[in-house]
Amino acid sequence: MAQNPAAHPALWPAPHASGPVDATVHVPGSKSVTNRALVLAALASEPGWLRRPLRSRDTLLMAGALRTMGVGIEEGVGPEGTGEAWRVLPAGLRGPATVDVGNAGTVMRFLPPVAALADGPVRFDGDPRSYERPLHGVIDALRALGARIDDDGRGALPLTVHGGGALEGGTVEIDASSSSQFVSALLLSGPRFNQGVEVRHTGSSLPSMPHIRMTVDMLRAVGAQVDTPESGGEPNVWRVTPGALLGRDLTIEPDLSNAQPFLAAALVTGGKVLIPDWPARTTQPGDRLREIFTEMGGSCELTEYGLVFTGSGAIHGIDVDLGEVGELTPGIAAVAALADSPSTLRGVAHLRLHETDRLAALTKEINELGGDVTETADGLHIRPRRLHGGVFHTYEDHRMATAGAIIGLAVDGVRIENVATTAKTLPDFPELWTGMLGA
Ligand SMILES: O=C(O)C1=C[C@@H](OP(=O)(O)O)[C@@H](O)[C@H](O)C1
Ligand SMILES: C=C(OP(=O)(O)O)C(=O)O
Repeated sequence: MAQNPAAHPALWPAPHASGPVDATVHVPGSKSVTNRALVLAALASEPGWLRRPLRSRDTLLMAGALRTMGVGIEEGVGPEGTGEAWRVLPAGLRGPATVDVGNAGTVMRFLPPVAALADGPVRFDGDPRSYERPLHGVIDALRALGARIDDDGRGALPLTVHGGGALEGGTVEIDASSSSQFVSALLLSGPRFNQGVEVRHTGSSLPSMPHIRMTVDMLRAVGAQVDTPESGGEPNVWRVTPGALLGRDLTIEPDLSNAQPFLAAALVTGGKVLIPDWPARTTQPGDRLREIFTEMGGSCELTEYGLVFTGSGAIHGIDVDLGEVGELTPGIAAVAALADSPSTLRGVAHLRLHETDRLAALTKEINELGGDVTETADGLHIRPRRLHGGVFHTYEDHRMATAGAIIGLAVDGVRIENVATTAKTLPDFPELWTGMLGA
């Protein structure tokens, strides 16, 4: 939660909605899908295409890191013009290289296993917050699978992976209760390990299961053989067979978690928002918003044009376990603070180690606007109260910024500190938001 207020003097006046919104919002590509697609394309045995990739801080860091290890990622021309696509040209992975992970969980967790396959040392460093985010599951597992890693013994960044050009792989036990990304990281590179990989999760809980399903689905789509608990395997065990990966031509789905603030705008203002290209079937956790925001007072329809979400004018509180969809918590908390009854958000203790301590940050910032939020052991209890304007701090967390913008729709005088932090996954957020309100 540490921050230097002087570092971000700019305050963005969050626009107040003068009436119900009625807008179509084209949401850019999914961060989670783009960064998995980049890794899988880089590990493939032939070139591939990513169409409509997300271009944000997290995905540009991923692309930059793969390039420094020798992968070709070129701007391609697609049906919508230059810059619409990335052409990925896999190459022999090599060091020495230095990877800046920023504060991207996907980069800091998915790439050390890739670096273990490189020929030469790969140094990983990032934002100060990246030093605090859990990485022990990846580091310990890679060592057990045969990698040599130098770190300072805390199980965190910064570190150097001394890639040996190949990794033996095999069976490994990890505790992924602090991040599902440990499991995804090992599975994504698993087909390229000599023996593949068998990941056995031993912890008491496992967050963000849809993100693990996304990893498995995307691996299978490029030809990997993956056994999972759902396909008849043991609970909490995933197995990836060694083998070559295909180069694919993949169009990236819109980021449904980044659609959240726009759906919330329809809910909060009693308006209507259309999100084009909402997938009919997806592993993205944001798809759960259809159910969650319906319970909170809206209604939705998946049409041939996309998802149409309509607010009723009423906003209800909710009692919900968000363990599977933790990244939706800040936006749900913001809506809950404006509801007509209390809410309890459960199952998200691991959010304390996300971009910031999200439970502490949401509690502090909503309460400073006059709210009544308390932290529980694994979530938040939110009793709606009449809120007033003020500064909403973001702690370099993109989802804090969008949560503050949601509150600003209904509360006059909310000013967001460092709205530019939305660049982590949605650089166009301020323009999309004002465009939605002006439409
Ligand atoms: O694999 C992914 O793309 C993600 C997994 C989740 O991480 P945790 O399991 O660490 O919460 C999620 O919160 C994050 O935004 C993206
Ligand atoms: C937790 C998140 O990101 P990361 O990929 O950095 O873990 C998030 O986007 O909400």
